Amino acid sequence: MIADLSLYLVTDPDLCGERGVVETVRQAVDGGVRIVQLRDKTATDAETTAQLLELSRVIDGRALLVVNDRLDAALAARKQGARVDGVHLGQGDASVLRAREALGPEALIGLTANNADHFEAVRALPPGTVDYLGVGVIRPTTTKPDHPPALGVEGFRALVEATALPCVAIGGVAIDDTERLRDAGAAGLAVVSALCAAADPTATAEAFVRRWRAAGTPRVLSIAGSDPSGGAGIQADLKSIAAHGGYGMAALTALTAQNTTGVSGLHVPLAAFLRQQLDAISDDIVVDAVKIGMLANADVIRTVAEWLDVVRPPIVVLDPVMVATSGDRLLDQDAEAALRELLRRAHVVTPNLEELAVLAGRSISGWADALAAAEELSAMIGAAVLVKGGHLDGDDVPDALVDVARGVRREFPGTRIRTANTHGTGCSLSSALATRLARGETPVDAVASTRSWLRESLRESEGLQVGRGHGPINHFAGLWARGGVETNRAPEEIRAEWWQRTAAVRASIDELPFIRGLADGTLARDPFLFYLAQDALYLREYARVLAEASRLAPTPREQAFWAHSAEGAIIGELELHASWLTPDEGVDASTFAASPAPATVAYLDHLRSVAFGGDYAELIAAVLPCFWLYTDLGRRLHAGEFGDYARDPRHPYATWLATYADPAFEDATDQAITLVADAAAIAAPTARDRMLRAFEVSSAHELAFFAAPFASAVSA
Ligand SMILES: Cc1ncc(COP(=O)(O)OP(=O)(O)O)c(N)n1
Ligand SMILES: Cc1ncsc1CCOP(=O)(O)O
Ligand SMILES: [Mg+2]
Repeated sequence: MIADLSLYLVTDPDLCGERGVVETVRQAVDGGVRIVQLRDKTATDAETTAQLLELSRVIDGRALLVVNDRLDAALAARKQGARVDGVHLGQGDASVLRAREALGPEALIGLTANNADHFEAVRALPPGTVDYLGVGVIRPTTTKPDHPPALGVEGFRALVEATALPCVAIGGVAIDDTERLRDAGAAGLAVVSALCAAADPTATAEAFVRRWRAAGTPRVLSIAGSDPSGGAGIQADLKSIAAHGGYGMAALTALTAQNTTGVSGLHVPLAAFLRQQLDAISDDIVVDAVKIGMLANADVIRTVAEWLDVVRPPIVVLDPVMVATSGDRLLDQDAEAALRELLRRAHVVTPNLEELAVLAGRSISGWADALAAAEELSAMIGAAVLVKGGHLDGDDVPDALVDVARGVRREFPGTRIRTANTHGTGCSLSSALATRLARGETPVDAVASTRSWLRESLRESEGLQVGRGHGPINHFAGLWARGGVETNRAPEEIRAEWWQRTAAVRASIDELPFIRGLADGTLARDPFLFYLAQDALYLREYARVLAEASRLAPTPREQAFWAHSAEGAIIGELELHASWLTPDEGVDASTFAASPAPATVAYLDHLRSVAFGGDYAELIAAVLPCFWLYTDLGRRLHAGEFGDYARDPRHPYATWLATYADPAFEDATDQAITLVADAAAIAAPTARDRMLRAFEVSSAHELAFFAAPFASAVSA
C-alpha cells in the first residue's frame, strides 16, 4: 500500500511540554495527521518500546506509526502487540536493507536524503527497500541543531525531481510553505515544532490539512455500480468528481443494465475481484477521498469494509443505497446488517428519507422527524448525516447536515426544481461532496457548494435530451457556461468586483436633478414628496421580500438578520408617514393614497419575481443594492461631497438627509454585503452569475427610482 504522507508529525518530548507526547499525538491525529514518527533521542530502547505501545493504542489505526532510528524497539513493540508500521532511518543509522529484512515487505521504511549523493545512493538500492525519503532541511531550525545546510523550496524541488519515490519536506516547515512545497513535488509536510509546540494541535493540524488539500487536485475513488446510460453509478460519480476539480477513479461493485426508464439486469462480480481492484488503486495511488454507492450484497460490503480498515482514507462519503424510489428494499437482511457496520467507517452518510427511516429505525412523516432521525443516526455511527429532503411532499425541499459529535446542525432551505431529470441525483451529490471535502472545504461549505452546483445541474438538465424517462442532470452545466473548472472565489474579491459593477449606476445617480436638488436644497417640494410617497410604498413591499429572505435563510444568524431588516423597513415606512407624509407637510390625502409609479412597480416586480424563485442566494443579491447604494449615497452626502447641507440651517431637507447617514444602517449594510459575498463565493458559477444579474438589475432599478420624481408626472 502506498502511504499517505500528507501531514507527518515527528514528535519531540521537550516541545510537547506538559501536554506530553501521547496527548499531543492524539490531538494531532484527531486533526488529520496521517503519519506519526516517535522521535526521542534520550529514551532507552525499553522506554521507546513502551511509548510505541501506548501510541499504537491512541492512534488506533487512524494514522501510520513509525519510529525514528530504533529498529529494535520497533520489533520489540510489535512482539508485544503494538501496530508499528515501520522506521525512519538517517544516513548514519541502521541499514535500510537490514530494516527491510527485519520488518518485512509490508513495513514502511523511510530514509533521510539531503543531497545529490544521498539520492544517487538510493538509486543503487534494490527496488522496494525504501518507501519514502525525508528531504531537508527546508530552512534552518533549532529543533535539530545538527541539521544539514538548508535547501529552500527550490533546492528541495531540484533534488526530488530526480526520484520516483515520495519525498516529504522536513525542517523549518511552516503552514505558509504548504502551497509552494506541494507545488515543488512534496508528498507531504513533516513537522515537529509546528504541531508539538502548538497550543491546539487539532486545530493546527486541521489548518495544515485544509491548506494541503486546497493546494492540490484530490484523487477521489468511487466504489459503486455501473450505469451504462451514464446518469447514475460510477459514470455519474466520475462526471461529478471532474466537475468539482477532482481526479476520479472507480472500482466496480456491480454492473447494471439500465437506462432512464429502469433497470433490466444486474451482474455482480466476485467480491474478491472488487478487492483486487481496490488494492490495485491503493498500492499505487494515495486516495484522498472515497465515495461509496451501490453495494450489491453482504460479501461486497464486507470486502469494502476490510479494505477501508487497511487504507483508512481520510474522507469517506457513503450513500447508503438500500431503498428504491418505489420503496422496495434493495439489500437482503444480511447485507443490511453489514451495511450498518460499514456506516461506522464513514465520515458522512447521505441517506434519502426512506433510507434514513430504515437506518434510524423510526418512521418519518415530515421534516421534523427527518431531523430527529438524522440526530439519532449521527449519534449512533459517530459520523455526519446529510439528510436530503427531496422525497418530501410539496415545494419546500430542505437538506440538513447533522453531526452530533462535532456539534453541527445546519439546515439548507430550498424549493423544488421542477424537472423529471432526477436520475442519479443521489450518486452525483455524494461524489461531488466527497470531492469538495477533499479540496479542503469545511463540511458546511462543501454541502453548500455541492447543493448550489446540484441545483444548477438540475435546472440545466433539459438541454441534454437523454432518454425517454428520468433523464440525467447536467453535471457540467457550470463548466460549459464558464468554459473552465469551477472554483470558489474570495468574498473580498466579489465585494470589490460587484461594487465596481455599480460604478456607472452610481455616477448616474449622482448626476440626477433629484439628488443634486436634494443636496443643495433647491429641490421643489412636489418631487420630494413624490419620492417619499413612493419610498413608503416601496418599503412596505421590500419588507415582505426581506421577510422571505429570512424564511429561506440557512442559518439562524442570517434568519435573524433579514427579519430584523424587514422590521427596519416597516419602521422606516411608518416613520415616513408620521414625519413627512402628513397634512402638516402639505401632503394631501391623494398623495397619501399614491399608487406606485412605473419605476416603483418595476423594481418591486423584479424583487418579487426573484423571491418567488425561492433561491436564497439570488434573493439576497437582489435586495442588496437598496442597502449598499443608499448607504453610500448617504455617507457621501453627509461628508459634504455634494455641498455642505448639514451646516446650513435654512436647508429644507437637512433633517431628511441626516437619516441617510444612520450608523446602524451602515452596520446593517456591511452585514448584508458580507452575507451576499459569502454566498456568492461558494456558489456554482451559473448561480453566481444569476446572483450578479439580480444585483445589477436591482441597481438599475435604484437609479430609475431616484430618477422617477422627474420622470413621472410630478408636476401634474
Ligand atoms: C521524515 C523525516 N525526515 C528526516 C528525518 C531526519 O532523520 P535523521 O537524518 O536520521 O535525523 P534524526 O531525526 O535522527 O535526528 C526524520 N527524522 N524524519
Ligand atoms: C527531525 C528533523 N530532521 C531534519 S530537520 C528535523 C527537525 C524539524 O523540526 P521543525 O519542524 O521544528 O523545524
Ligand atoms: Mg536518525
